[in-house]
Amino acid sequence: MAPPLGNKSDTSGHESRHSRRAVLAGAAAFGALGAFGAAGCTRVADAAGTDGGDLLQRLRAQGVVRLGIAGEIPFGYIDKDGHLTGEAPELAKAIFKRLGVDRVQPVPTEFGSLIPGLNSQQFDVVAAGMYVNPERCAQVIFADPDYQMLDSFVVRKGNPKGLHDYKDVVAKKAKFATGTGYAEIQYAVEAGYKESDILIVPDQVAGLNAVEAGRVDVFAGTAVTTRAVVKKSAKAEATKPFAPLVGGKPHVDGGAFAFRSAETRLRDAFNVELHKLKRNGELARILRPFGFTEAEMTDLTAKELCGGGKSG
Ligand SMILES: CC1=N[C@H](C(=O)O)[C@@H](O)CN1
Repeated sequence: MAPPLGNKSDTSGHESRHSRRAVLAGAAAFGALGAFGAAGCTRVADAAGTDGGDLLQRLRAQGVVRLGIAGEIPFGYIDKDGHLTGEAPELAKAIFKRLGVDRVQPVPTEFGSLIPGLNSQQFDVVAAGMYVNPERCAQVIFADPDYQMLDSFVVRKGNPKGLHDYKDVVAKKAKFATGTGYAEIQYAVEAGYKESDILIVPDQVAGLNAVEAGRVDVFAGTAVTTRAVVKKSAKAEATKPFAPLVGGKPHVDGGAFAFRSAETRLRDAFNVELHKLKRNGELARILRPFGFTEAEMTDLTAKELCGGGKSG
């Protein structure tokens, strides 16, 4: 898989030690990046930040849907030739075409800025493989998951500290990093890691850099993200995938497209097409080139993963 533009991420000045601050900072930082995506927009929504329920009609008329992506291989990224690709954009292309919207336009931002960017109209949908969880379901609505996933760590070659899950990270007092806005922040905190001690980096490449340079012992991400990012590293490896504990129980995540809370009609129309692609095997065919296997195909629903939150 080709590397994305910006693959040589320089972490200097972008790392932060506090996750929630980093998420808020991400929202503020979004402005500059968001301007890129908003450039092609012909109309913004009303003051309430909704589209009165006819967003799909508007997208059909425009012929283009703006996708929020986070430069994360293999989920959603710009390849070395400048083309948008990844499991979520490729799936978006297939589904939106079936919905009568022929083109997709990427709006790159940091992962932690995806929900703020969606809710401030910088793009129409989050196409970044975002995990569905109750905290996020209180802010956006999700389609049903298009894949399921375990976590894994980027560690130095040979895994010198013997880090295989979040419990090990706490027990061995390892220096821990993950990405801005990542679900992995909460998994480490649930295992007993102090939130203010987490090194928050902009993305997986910055995480790899931090491990290689010895600033941290471990960077946590999805199993496919860590596997992809270590491919070009002589100094780091990815650990065996594992299920993080949520509420004390091993948890399998499901990743999905996110929509603004008012856009239930668009989300529902998207779900109808998604389920057709699941049934006819097309979904597996679209995701396979990005490293997704039968083991990542899923029947999980947004409703069950939203738990106590709104599922839309
Ligand atoms: C695709 C993805 N999922 C996780 C999340 O949703 O928080 C993070 O690991 C960031 N990337």
